[in-house]
Amino acid sequence: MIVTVTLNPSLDRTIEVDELTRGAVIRTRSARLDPGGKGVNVSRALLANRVACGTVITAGGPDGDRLQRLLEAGGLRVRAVPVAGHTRSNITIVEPGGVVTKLNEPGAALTRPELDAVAEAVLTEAETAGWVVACGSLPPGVPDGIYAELCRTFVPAGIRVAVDSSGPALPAAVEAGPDLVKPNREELAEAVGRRAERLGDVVEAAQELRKRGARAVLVSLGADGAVLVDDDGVVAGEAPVTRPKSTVGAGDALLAGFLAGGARGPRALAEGLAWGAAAVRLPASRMPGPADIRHDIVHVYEHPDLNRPLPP
Ligand SMILES: Nc1ncnc2c1ncn2[C@@H]1O[C@H](COP(=O)(O)OP(=O)(O)O)[C@@H](O)[C@H]1O
Ligand SMILES: O=P(O)(O)OC[C@H]1O[C@](O)(COP(=O)(O)O)[C@@H](O)[C@@H]1O
Repeated sequence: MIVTVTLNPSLDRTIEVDELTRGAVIRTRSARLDPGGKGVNVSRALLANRVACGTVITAGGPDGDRLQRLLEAGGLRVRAVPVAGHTRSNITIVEPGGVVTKLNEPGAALTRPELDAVAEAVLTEAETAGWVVACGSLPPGVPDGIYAELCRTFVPAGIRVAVDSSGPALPAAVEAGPDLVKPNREELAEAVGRRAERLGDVVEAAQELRKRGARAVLVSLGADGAVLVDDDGVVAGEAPVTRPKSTVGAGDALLAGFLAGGARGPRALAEGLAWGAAAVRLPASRMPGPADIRHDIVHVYEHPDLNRPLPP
């Protein structure tokens, strides 16, 4: 069983337009509402593939109720912690070819008692869990060390912890010894203070995070695939998509597939890449099920070319 935690979930509204022009009135093509937030998406992807999972979210105001109802209607096991602030809405504007502009709200501030209630909910859910997966940005008022606190609670108890976050929360969590972190290229650059220009730079930066405390580092590289650096070494791979529809939630699908695939080595990376590519072929933040996932497009390299340049 995999338990995800999302402190800053959202209602994700995805709007399709022919072209995004600043300052203009734009008639949209279509709109769609999905439950959102990184941990929420990881759980949705796991559920779609019949992997046992549960999800802990904060929920506040009418949008919090709506989010909870949407998730429960989808069949997800949800533990919603009531909070005083209102659950946020994030807007994604998708142009043809899958070009995405995202407007992510900061989210409602959380108080210490509300954070304690979340920790309590995770502890209860995690009784039968193999993994606790903490994902997403931190809402205002939440200390940067909150994911580190989760690591210190669960890792010594033998429950593995994965963290997918951005900003100062990521390096803080790394120091607390998570089993896995999943930065994208920008998050990795922010965590180590330098940009990767070649695949080798990504590997070096991932090794640095391992030295600081993370057991395994899965770096997502958008259309360039992903790199895994773990106890077994370095593996890279990609799964090309010719007509991307929406990349929203692709990182979450990658992480879900990686965990479902055993969370270690080339097999898990291949599974993650297949799920990530499938998410990109689907509209909005729809999570892929078995009918969407193709393993035949995945290439995994156990001796990747570390000199391979990455796009600027
Ligand atoms: N244009 C694309 N074509 C193929 N796969 C993609 C594309 N964009 C993303 N992916 C897949 O989704 C994963 C996550 O994407 P990325 O943008 O790096 O993460 P995040 O959504 O966390 O920023 C990638 O590792 C890759 O497997
Ligand atoms: O917590 P953050 O960083 O604001 O991100 C939240 C947003 O990210 C998503 O989880 C999508 O994530 P990815 O595109 O990075 O995989 C959306 O559902 C949500 O609106």
